[in-house]
Amino acid sequence: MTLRALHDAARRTLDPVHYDYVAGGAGEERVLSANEAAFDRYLLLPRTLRGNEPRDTTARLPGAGRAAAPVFVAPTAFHRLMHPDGEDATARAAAAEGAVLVTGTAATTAVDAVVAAAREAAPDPAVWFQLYLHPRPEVTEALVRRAEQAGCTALVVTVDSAVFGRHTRDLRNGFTDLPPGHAAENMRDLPGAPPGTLTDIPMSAAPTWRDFGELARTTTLPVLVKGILHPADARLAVEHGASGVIVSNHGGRQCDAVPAALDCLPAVVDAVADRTPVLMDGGVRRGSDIAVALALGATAVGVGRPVMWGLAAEGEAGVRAVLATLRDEYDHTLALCGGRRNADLTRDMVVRRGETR
Ligand SMILES: Cc1cc2nc3c(=O)[nH]c(=O)nc-3n(C[C@H](O)[C@H](O)[C@H](O)COP(=O)(O)O)c2cc1C
Ligand SMILES: CC(C)CC(=O)C(=O)O
Repeated sequence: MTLRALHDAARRTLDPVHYDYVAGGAGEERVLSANEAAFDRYLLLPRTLRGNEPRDTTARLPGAGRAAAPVFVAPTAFHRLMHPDGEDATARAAAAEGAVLVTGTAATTAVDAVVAAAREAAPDPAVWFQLYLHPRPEVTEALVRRAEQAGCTALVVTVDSAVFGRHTRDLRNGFTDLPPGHAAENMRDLPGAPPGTLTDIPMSAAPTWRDFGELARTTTLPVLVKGILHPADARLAVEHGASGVIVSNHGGRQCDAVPAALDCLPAVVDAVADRTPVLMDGGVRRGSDIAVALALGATAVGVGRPVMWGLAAEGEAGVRAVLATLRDEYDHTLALCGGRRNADLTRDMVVRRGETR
């Protein structure tokens, strides 16, 4: 199954309102389109006769040892809307494929159950926990403890969501509440946090880098920052103890007037200058997209929607198919570019469409 076929199957299977929730973006969906279009503007300029065996696509990521490929499952909310097996299926699939899974505050399965499911598929899976800085620090702290106790190996703080995104399709469809029986399970029993509606996951009351730094000090886990676009913020993240920076515009679901995530990557990589890994997500749909992002300096890329489509179409097997396809395509592209390791992809090996070196 190609990623495209899984997407088509998901569209046929899902309630159209739930399909729109995942497929859609903010505003006029300009950024949503731009994320994928950015990859079409870059082409690979292979090197040759460098030998291409044995190949090693593994990537060293914070709190993950070596991942099988430089690909992680980006945090996406409410997997049970896609398939009754929900995050359990995603977790088993990611662990079986050796990919980092980022689960999060908005999961419809509690984090301890997600980690337990991952452990059914692999002895030492890497599950990271994504959270927002909650207006009440005790809630943030309770979430962090919950993730630590569950066995998560890193935290991801999303910083692009000072307010909830205006998702045009959801507004049109009147999709504001989860269906009965579904809830953001990690918010259960937390002080002042009734789980339920899409919009009641409080994201902020103007948190600052100081709040981020305090969170990073209260845990021994590596803490990554997700949602960085400006190089100055990447530098601040490093200064405040971040163990990684994720360049992301939230899949075009927050501000609809920002650049494509890929276009923000090189300046962030330069600003960070090897002090911490730089990851990115948004618009990755094929193995050659991974190669382009790595050549521009990313250590790994996240995939959001493709995983949801695999889950909706085929449950655990569908998610495995997405991750295995991306890994195989990437490995093939790496070989065709004359590379044996991820680090063999360098910035001189990408050109803008219509240009050569
Ligand atoms: C349905 C959906 C739910 C999402 N939920 C979250 C979330 O809870 N936390 C978060 O940090 N990012 C969330 N994101 C953003 C993703 O982590 C990621 O940045 C984005 O999906 C990457 O783009 P892609 O879908 O083009 O791969 C969500 C994205 C989608 C599509
Ligand atoms: C419930 C939200 C926190 C999920 C989200 O980030 C999104 O839908 O983009």
